[in-house]
Amino acid sequence: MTMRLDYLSIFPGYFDVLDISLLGKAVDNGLVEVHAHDLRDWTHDRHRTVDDTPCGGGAGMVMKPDPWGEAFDGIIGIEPDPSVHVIFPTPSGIPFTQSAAQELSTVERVVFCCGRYEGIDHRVIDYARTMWTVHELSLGDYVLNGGEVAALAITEAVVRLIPGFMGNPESLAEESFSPGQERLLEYPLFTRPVSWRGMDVPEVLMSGHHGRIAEWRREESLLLTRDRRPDLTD
Ligand SMILES: N#Cc1c(-c2ccc3ccn(Cc4ccc(CN5CCCCC5)cc4)c3c2)n[nH]c1N
Repeated sequence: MTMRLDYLSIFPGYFDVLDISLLGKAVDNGLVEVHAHDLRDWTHDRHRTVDDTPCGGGAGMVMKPDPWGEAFDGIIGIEPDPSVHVIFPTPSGIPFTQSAAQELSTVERVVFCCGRYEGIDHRVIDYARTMWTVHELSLGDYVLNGGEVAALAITEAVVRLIPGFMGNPESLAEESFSPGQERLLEYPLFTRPVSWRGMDVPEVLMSGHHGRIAEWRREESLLLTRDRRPDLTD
């Protein structure tokens, strides 16, 4: 299966980065195909206007619905198709989680709608919901200037789960937040040299005793999780 990823944005250049690293390899291997689109290509005025003042007043500008609607018609089509998943990154979205990434990794087509300014006219989202499967997602409780960075983060979390993408799929199963895994933070990692600037790799990791190593790693994960993410231990 090839996953098709479309990105709608006034800064399509953000997505040039998808041509490099592992994601570039996934494109070369035909696992994913990436299409970035400039929303301004669906404007008709000299200034290629995509925003206007908010109805009801308030700070900043709101993205006009017209360019989005015409872009949807051109990129996705005018017939409803629930198999198309349209993602609106937004500060008011549902927190994006590993389980959401897992679900999205099985989808054949994802369209990211990257807003800017104060956001997108809500009718765009309402329209999309009549046509496709819509996800309003947030990366976390901090404020970005637009949806592009969130789209990139969601893309990486999803694509790495596509079967055949990662060299050793076993490593995926071990990761914290993976399905079936206890919700624990990962233990500290070490590699050679054994001694570095007066600091040594913990002896147990050099013992070759797999049972003790597993026990040490679990204990370290429990301590770290209790300290940094007590919410995961509920
Ligand atoms: N994913 C994700 C995000 C985003 C994100 C995603 C998409 C867009 C599109 C535009 N912006 C900028 C922006 C910033 C602040 C506000 C807040 N409101 C402003 C108006 C009055 C009420 C409050 C809105 C829009 C975006 C931010 N931020 N943080 C995440 N985890």
